[in-house]
Order: sequence, then structure tokens, then C-alpha cells
Amino acid sequence: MTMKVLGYAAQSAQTPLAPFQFARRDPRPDDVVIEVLYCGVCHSDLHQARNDWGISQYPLIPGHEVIGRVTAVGDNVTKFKPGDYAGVGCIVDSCRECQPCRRGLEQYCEEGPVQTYNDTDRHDHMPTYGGYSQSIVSSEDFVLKVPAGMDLKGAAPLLCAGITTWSPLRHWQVGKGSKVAVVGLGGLGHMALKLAAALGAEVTLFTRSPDKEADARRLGAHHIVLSTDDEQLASVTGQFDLIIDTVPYEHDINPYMPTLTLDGTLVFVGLLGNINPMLNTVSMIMGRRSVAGSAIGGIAETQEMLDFCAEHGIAADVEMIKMQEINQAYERMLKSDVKYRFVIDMVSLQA
Ligand SMILES: NC(=O)c1ccc[n+]([C@@H]2O[C@H](COP(=O)([O-])OP(=O)(O)OC[C@H]3O[C@@H](n4cnc5c(N)ncnc54)[C@H](O)[C@@H]3O)[C@@H](O)[C@H]2O)c1
Ligand SMILES: [Zn+2]
Repeated sequence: MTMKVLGYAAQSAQTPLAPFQFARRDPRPDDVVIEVLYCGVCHSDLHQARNDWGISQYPLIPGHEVIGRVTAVGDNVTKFKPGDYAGVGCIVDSCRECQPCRRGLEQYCEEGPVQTYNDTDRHDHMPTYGGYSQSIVSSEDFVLKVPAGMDLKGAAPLLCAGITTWSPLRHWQVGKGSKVAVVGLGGLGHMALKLAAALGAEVTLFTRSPDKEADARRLGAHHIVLSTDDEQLASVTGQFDLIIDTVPYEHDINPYMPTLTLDGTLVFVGLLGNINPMLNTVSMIMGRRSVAGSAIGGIAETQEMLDFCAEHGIAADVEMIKMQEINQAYERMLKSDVKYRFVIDMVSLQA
């Protein structure tokens, strides 16, 4: 027996998302069943709904910033009970045996982690469907505990935008005395500002539009550098230990490289694809600077980030939408018209 569930699916790269009924599996012994209350809207949802990465399988139900309430648990579940608030992020399983998995880096599982949607379950080989739906079922090992007292709406985006920026901040050991810069002020970028500032770093936003200054400062930036202004760029030469680049599209990173300090790193979290125009290596060689990439974060690290956010009163800045407004929300996201994350109120799905 399976549960009938209503969700919002794309049936092809060209069709808007629309209601779609499908089946969720009954809980296996280690599974948690979660009634979805809120689901954040990540730019990756849009990329995958429209097959930007060439790997989409339809019907596709996006959503990997899921917050909900536990409604049932399998017999072997120990961490959750019905009534608990719980979160599901970008991955719902992995091989659990390879070296990255054993190190708590399930996102780099050698067999490929199982994505929350647009992927295939390891056991029953059924497609995975995301959080734009009434409920979700996942092994408890990939479900996050929502710390008591957390704002649930603002917590949803932490499960992707939060962890994706937290993980590089932790990996490159950002703390007091660090200088961090962020490129791109969207869902990921605004979390990067908040988290870097809360970790004690001196934070700069690179932006193309001066009108973002007031918001950037409110979100945690101490300095703003207009990336289109050569003089302003030159004034920060050799400054940053870490630059977190959240821009989703091809763009020129050459102007940013000299602003890294000796041994500094520019880490891509936004662009999955080719860098264009070409990367000039001079500033890398002449300052032992690196260009790196980083994917979401492991489960333990995601829990660490949620606990940190609860302790520091950090949540995403959200604009609530109804499920039926998702296609307009995607269009607005393409125009950078969101401050700074859409979150779907899943009650609207029943309406
Ligand atoms: N590495 C990962 O694990 C991971 C996780 C989540 C999302 N992503 C990817 O990160 C990217 C960003 O996601 P998001 O949800 O924050 O998107 P978003 O649409 O909320 O934000 C992107 C921002 O980049 C800005 N931007 C666009 N071009 C720019 C440029 N040339 N210079 C400066 N700013 C520019 C836009 O104005 C926008 O504010 C997406 O491509 C998404 O797929 C990666
Ligand atoms: Zn995401």
C-alpha cells in the first residue's frame, strides 16, 4: 500500500508546474513520514524544472528546503516521533559506506547521493519527488531536527541556501579575523552574508547595483564594493581569505581573483558549468590563490548549521507564496526580484 499525495510537477522543460497526484511509499523501518508545512524555492528548482542541466526526468516535483511535522515513523526510528518538527534538505540517502559517507560528507558520496527529487530511490528504484507536495518520506538518517523555537518559515531555506554557504565557511575555517566576500545577493548570497557575519568575519558584498547597499548592510555586510568600478575593485586588492561566488550564470571571475589574499580561495557554489570567459592564471600563480567548488553539506554539518542559526537567531528573509503562485515566482526569480527567498505555504495546496 502507498499513500496518495498531491504535489506540483513539471511534466516537461517547457510546461509550467501544475497539480500532480502521485504515490509516496509506506514508511520502511527507518523512515519518517513528514507532512510538509513550508518549502523554500531554490534557483536549483528552476534549473531542474526547466532542464538547464540536461539531467531532468519528468514528471519532476522540485523542492529541497522542506520543513514539516512528523506524522508517522517506522519501527526502527529512534530520533523522531509524531508531532516533531523536522527538515529535509537536498539529499535523502547515500551509499553510507564509502569514505566520504563515513566522514559525514554524504553530499560527496562516491556512488552519488540520492537527491531529494529528480533521482531514484536506492531500494525500490522509484523516482524521488521533492517538497512541493503534501508529504515526504525519508530515512531518519537524512532528516534534520528543527531546534525548538525556530521560525519555521525562515528555517526552510536554511536546508539548502543555508548549508550551501555554511559548508565552505566552515571548511575554510572562517571566524574572527577572517575577511570574506560574497558575489551575488540572492537566496544563497543573503545567507552567506548572515552566516559569515555571525561567525565573526569582516564581510564584503560585491555587487553590480549600488541600490543593494542598505539591504546588504542590514544582512551583515560591513563593506560594499561595486564590481563594475575598477577603482573600488583595486582598493580591495589582496584582502579576502574567501570569496563565496553564488552567481548562477556564466560570468567573469578574473576581476575578483586579485582581491584574494595570499593563499585565498574563490569558491563556486552557484555556477554548475563552464567558466566563461576564460580564467587567467596569473593572479592564481602570483598569490598561490585557488579556485574551488563546494556542494551543499553533510547531514551532521546541516544539523550543526541549524543549531547555530537557532542559537544566533538567524533565519532566511522570506516572501511567502501560495503553491499556485510558483510559476510567477520562477519568473520573478529570473529577474532577481526576490528578497531573498520565496517559501511556499503548503496549506495552500489543499485550498
Ligand atoms: N553548490 C550547491 O550545492 C548549490 C546549492 C544550492 C544552489 N546552488 C546554485 O546556486 C545558484 C544561486 O542560487 P540562489 O537560489 O541563490 O539563486 P537566486 O536567484 O536567489 O540568486 C542569484 C543572484 O545572483 C545575482 N546575479 C546574477 N548574475 C550576477 C552577476 N553576474 N554578478 C553578480 N550577481 C549576479 C542575481 O541578481 C541574484 O540575486 C543557482 O545556480 C543554484 O542552482 C548550488
Ligand atoms: Zn537548493
